[in-house]
Amino acid sequence: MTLPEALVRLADWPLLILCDYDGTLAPIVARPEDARPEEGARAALQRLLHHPRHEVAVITGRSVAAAQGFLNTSDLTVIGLHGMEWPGEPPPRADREALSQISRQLQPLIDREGVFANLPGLRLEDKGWTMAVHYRNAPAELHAAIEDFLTGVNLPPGWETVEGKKVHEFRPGGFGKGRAALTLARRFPEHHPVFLGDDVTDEEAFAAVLALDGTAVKVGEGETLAPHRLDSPAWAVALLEHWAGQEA
Ligand SMILES: O=P(O)(O)OC[C@H]1O[C@H](O[C@H]2O[C@H](CO)[C@@H](O)[C@H](O)[C@H]2O)[C@H](O)[C@@H](O)[C@@H]1O
Repeated sequence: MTLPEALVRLADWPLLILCDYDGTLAPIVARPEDARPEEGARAALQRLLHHPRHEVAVITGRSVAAAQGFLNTSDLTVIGLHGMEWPGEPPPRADREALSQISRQLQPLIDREGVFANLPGLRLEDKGWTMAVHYRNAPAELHAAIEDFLTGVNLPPGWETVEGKKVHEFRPGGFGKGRAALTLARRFPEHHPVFLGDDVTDEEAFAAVLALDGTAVKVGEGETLAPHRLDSPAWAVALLEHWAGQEA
């Protein structure tokens, strides 16, 4: 592919560039701890950080510490846990009781009971405030049963679930990448907001920037609201490099 001309031309505007991490700045891999940034991603972000016209931030479902463990760019704004975790602000109080209530219901998966007997490859990621269940490495013929089971979990009051790429996440309501994108856009009203993302959880951020006449870019395959598409994280990095390379 080549970079779409409409995205290339945006380089002349002051941009607020908002990027998801997994699947956008890093290729999707089997194990979450192996999700290294795409080659050139860190350098492009660093150049954008010092760009005279553009602003850049990462909005991710990971915790800030987990994302920064890969990006290792301390002056980069990273919003973690789908908008729950902001730099310089204490995160909201973790509702451990709600998380325990969810964990208890996940026992048949963990204990491999019934249809889940001998279930390898399932993984619980307790992020302190939210809980993700990864099933990418479970047998493909069980994915539908796992999804059905997870959809049937009774949510504590005010909680919601979000589904991503072979992951089902439980989180308190009232957050989300769309709200996070809007909050950042309000801080930079003169900048044109752009969101780059690859997953279902990014769709609300696409909607948020489109409502502000901004630009939404889907990375990879799948249905989307986004009017623009790039094939892979390598192309997302190529676009960031292009924007970073423009002089003011
Ligand atoms: O909002 P993101 O930055 O895209 O984070 C979303 C979730 O990403 C991670 O899981 C996904 O990527 C893994 C590594 O490629 C992959 O193994 C997994 O199947 C994907 O769902 C991360 O582990 C989650 O905590 C994030 O919420």
